[in-house]
Amino acid sequence: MDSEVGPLRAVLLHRPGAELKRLTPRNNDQLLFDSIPWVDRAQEEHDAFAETLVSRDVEVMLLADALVTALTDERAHAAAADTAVDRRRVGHELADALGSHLSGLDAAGLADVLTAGMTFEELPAAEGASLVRRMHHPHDFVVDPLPNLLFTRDSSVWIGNRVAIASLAMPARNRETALLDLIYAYHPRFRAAGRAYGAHSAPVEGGDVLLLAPGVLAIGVGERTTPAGAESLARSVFADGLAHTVLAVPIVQDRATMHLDTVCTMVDRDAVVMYPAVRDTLVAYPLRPGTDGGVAVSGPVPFLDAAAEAMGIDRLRVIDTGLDPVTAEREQWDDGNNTLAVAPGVVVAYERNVETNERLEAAGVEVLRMSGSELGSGRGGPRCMSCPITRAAL
Ligand SMILES: NC(=[NH2+])NCCC[C@H](N)C(=O)O
Repeated sequence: MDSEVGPLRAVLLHRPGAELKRLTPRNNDQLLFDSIPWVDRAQEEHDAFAETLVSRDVEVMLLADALVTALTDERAHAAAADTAVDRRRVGHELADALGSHLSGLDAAGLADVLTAGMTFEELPAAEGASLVRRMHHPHDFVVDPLPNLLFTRDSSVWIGNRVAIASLAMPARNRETALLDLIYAYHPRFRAAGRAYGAHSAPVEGGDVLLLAPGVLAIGVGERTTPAGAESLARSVFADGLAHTVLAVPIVQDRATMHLDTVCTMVDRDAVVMYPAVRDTLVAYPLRPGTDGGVAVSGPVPFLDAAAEAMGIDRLRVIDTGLDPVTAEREQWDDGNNTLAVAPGVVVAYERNVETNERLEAAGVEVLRMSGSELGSGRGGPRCMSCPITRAAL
């Protein structure tokens, strides 16, 4: 995998399920959803997304299936049960009982608990009657649900032939990486895959990582990825010879711009769709391999210039989100910039971003529209909802 736009061959998606049914008006903010999605419709939208990809010869791998396969390995099963027991939350009395309950589940049952979570009420009564259990509300979570698993882009990233496990910044998403870690370690398909990063390193989320061209990465630094995260991922890809330039790109620390891919994604070899409000102000700190495995930093310089130079092209074409500033702001919020390229000049985009999609088409980009009225309530578009595993070389 050395670009954002090479013909997509295989992708990891997560079909939303029971974990979305855990969202309530009381917990949705903390769980990073803006409203309460209608789950059946979200599934229909997601199925249509997957079908669009399949119709373009993309192999779709579903995270829940991959997790069950990984959990059939005893070591993965034991490790997974362990990651789900938070002693600080459930106390020592209940921790052992919960651990033994989870150990007794089959792979599919355990995968359900790991993704959809578990309430005190759902933990069989036979499993101990501790103070913690008696004082908690029956609907409180013993194991938290992971509704943001939907956004497979963020939890792991393929760079070259290696996979980087993200280090997620928000507590609501922290445990996602433990599941990805197990999938990559125990699923037979991935056993040989080398690692480029780990969940215990400084925060880096996949939505911030753009593979601008072979050997060139952009990493957004803002609400999620920290400066230390960008620097250590750069170190790691330099050490593995996966890149010669990494552009660290500061973005506003705000929910609307939580990741770099909320303001900019690649739609062709030399073109991006970009939020006009940041177009002229976005800068980059170019990073290059330094002496003794270090990272040399220069800049800041205008992002578009730095990107074109590193990519070895004259100019990066920019297609604006929306027409006027208000439409642009609305369509940016609704993930108009968050497109997924299935080939150079062919992208999947939310249908609701009418003006941005028209602009893309006017610029010669083929737009495969999908509905996302429910999926979008988690604030993520086609790019966020996909983790490309293989792309053909450009
Ligand atoms: N790559 C992205 N833009 N991902 C969007 C993630 C949305 C998710 N609700 C979160 O806040 O983490």
